[in-house]
Amino acid sequence: MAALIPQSPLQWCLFVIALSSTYIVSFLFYNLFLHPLRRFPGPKFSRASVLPKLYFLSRGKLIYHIEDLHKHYGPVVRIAPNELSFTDPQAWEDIFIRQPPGITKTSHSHALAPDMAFYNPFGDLPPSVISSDDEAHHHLRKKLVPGFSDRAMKEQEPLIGNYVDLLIRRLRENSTDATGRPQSVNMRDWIAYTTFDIIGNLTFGEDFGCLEGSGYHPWIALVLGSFKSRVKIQIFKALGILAPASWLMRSLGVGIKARRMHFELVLSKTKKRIAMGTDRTDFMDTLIKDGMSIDGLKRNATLLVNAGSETTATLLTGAVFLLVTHENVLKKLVAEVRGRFQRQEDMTLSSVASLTYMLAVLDEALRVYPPDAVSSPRLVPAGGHEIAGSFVPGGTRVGIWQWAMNRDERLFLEPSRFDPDRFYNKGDEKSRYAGDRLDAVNAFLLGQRSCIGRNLAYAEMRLILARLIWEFDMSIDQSSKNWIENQENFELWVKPDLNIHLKTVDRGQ
Ligand code: HEM
Repeated sequence: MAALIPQSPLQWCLFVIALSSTYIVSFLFYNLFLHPLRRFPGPKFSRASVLPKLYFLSRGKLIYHIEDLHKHYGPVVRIAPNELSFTDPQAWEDIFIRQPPGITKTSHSHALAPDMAFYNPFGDLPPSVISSDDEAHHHLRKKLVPGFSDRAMKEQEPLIGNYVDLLIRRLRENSTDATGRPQSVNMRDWIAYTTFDIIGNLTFGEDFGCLEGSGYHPWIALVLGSFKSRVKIQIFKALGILAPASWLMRSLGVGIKARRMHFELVLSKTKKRIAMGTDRTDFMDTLIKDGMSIDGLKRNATLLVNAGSETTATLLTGAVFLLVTHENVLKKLVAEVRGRFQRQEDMTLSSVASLTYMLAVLDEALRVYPPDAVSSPRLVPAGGHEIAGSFVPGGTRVGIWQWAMNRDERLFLEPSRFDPDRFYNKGDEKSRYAGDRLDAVNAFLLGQRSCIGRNLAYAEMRLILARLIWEFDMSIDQSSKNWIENQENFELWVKPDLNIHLKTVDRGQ
């Protein structure tokens, strides 16, 4: 027996190597041949280990990889040992509507809910609405609803209109240089300045001064610049090395300055908002009335700004790109907008809602370039659940990757073609897109945890796009002609500059 015990350091090394190899081989063998998901299709490496998924995630290419997997394996794919992805539209209903009791959101580190618990040198914060458990979510969501009601939106209308006016003024000023020669403007930034200022005001009672100062507020630059590191955090978590990585970064003082700036700014803005009292129809009003702690307010305010600004800005930037690269679509939209309104003053949140072709443009842009292109995974409860005709065992992570669903050839004719007629001619049996499964597109998700800001997002997108089309003839600068191709996606898109030429429409006034 004693002979079996390693006697020297070399023997100990060999012993540890043999033990770990046996563990790894048994783990891979179990995942491939004994795991409850063994009958679901998928590539061998993904069925055996989570490493391929993490590799593509770390390179910003995971959404394209999952699209390829569905092309090859069909509407249900095992994308990791314990995870299934679906591109059957029925899965929306089964995962998000017809939920079995006990189904839960699995990840709190989703891009829309930056996981501030990681490496927070200034103390942990309570969860926000998006990351709270179901019970807390129900209560929080109810408190947020009044800030998103029709009545609130009516009261928010003049405020939103003022920011759109300022955007148009700034674009006019910047579309020519000091000598009056035309120059391109970076629409990615101008649109983001507008949406951050609007949501900043509706959250904190004051904007970030982006449009006023023609630049990003440092806090927004930090928020936008940190999403790649948030994905790295997820990778560390999945590899089980989050704690040591976090400890190392904290010991080395990495990121302390940026984090301190973030926390101090949120704290001072939240305090200012509280001091304004509770008769504003904004997002925070009922939370303050309800006596929420300052930490809860800080956490939810940060979420609201992130979730409400970047998403809308992404969709609008994508829509502008798609329009200027699809001449016929742009022409039809110009005809609709300029034909409907003679005076700019007549363009309001409610009047632009009647632009039906524009609505189809936005819906098609949401399909082709979804701001939240990834999945919002759920964990199947013990006892399992039937999803899109397959029985899925309890404990499985399930999700719908919007990018893969929206680009599936089984669901859409020429899925990568941008053509708003898909939505505009909805219900017309003679349309070439009559066979399209439009119910597969759910950019705002479905069910109890779907986007609370959907109506506000549509209202903002409609007003901003209608005003842009009414005011300017837009064309693409050659430097941006491949803007959408192979963009990296780290749960949020890494959007390059979008350089656009703007010519003010001459109305002879
Ligand atoms: C085109 C624009 C937008 C898109 C595509 C979008 C998409 C989404 C999606 C997919 C979710 C679910 C995320 C998840 O649970 O994993 C979500 C949640 C959420 N969104 Fe939006 N969103 C948009 C605009 C807005 C706006 C303008 C606001 C206003 C502040 C907003 C506030 C929220 C909030 C608070 C949640 C969490 C809801 C909850 O957990 O109950 N979103 N959004």
